[in-house]
Amino acid sequence: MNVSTAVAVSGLTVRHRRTVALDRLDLSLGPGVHGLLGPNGAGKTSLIRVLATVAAPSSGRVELLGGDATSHRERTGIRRRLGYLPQDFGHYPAFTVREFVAYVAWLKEVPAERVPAAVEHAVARVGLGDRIDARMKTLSGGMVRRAGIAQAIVNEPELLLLDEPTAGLDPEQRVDFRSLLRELGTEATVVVSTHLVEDVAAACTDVALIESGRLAFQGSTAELTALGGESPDGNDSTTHAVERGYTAALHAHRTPSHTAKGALR
Ligand SMILES: Nc1ncnc2c1ncn2[C@@H]1O[C@H](COP(=O)(O)OP(=O)(O)OP(=O)(O)O)[C@@H](O)[C@H]1O
Repeated sequence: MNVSTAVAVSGLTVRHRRTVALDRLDLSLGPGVHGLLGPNGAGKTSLIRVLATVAAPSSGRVELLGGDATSHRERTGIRRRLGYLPQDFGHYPAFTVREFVAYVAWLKEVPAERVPAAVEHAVARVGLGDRIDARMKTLSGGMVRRAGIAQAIVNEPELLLLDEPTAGLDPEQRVDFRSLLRELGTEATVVVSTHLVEDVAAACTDVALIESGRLAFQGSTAELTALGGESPDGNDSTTHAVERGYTAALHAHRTPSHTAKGALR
């Protein structure tokens, strides 16, 4: 595996009882911001949970940051270098934002002397500096999500996994968050599951599109956009262009005989 390949999965299968959520998936991801897209139930959360090492694959290989994530011994070291924002994350409502983020820093084994500054830096990066000593239970839903993003980046992870991070953020916060994502993507491999095409258009360098547990497209955001072709109605905003590319890639995946060359690499 190339040293800059943070994620290398092959033949990854995840079953939930009788449902096959991921079906022999092969995927490699290096530095940058990767938008993980797909229809409801495609398998995005199942994939992120395996990459976050909180769910075990039914079968297949999962290499993260050069280590074997299925090996108990190697998993501990991998977890220190990961950041993860689950779709729904638990927290103690009586904790302040500072205590919540510091608690995760401790779990991630950030050296004790570095924790206070790391917590303040992470909280400032998500724009919650003025609420750092507020209790979690007094925050709005969007602020709780931002605290969740702060805990995911407090250890300066080399692999950052964000499941629907922009859900519940107001438009101004979304814009700020996308700029933070672009910044994080220059230092780390960032995987963002989202339903918002604007997130992809504004912040993602690459896209992995999943459907029915299989990879339907992987490439740069520009390559996905190119699949959509010209706008039929002259509406050429970036968001619309990415939406057309998304639809074209799904269509090509559903009708393999029409698969555009290069749609799946
Ligand atoms: N705990 C579970 N028990 C049974 N089936 C599950 C479970 N979790 C997920 N599934 C099923 O696995 C498939 C993939 O689900 P997953 O949550 O990974 O998709 P997703 O792409 O994240 O969907 P969404 O966009 O709706 O969040 C779906 O068919 C879902 O119903």
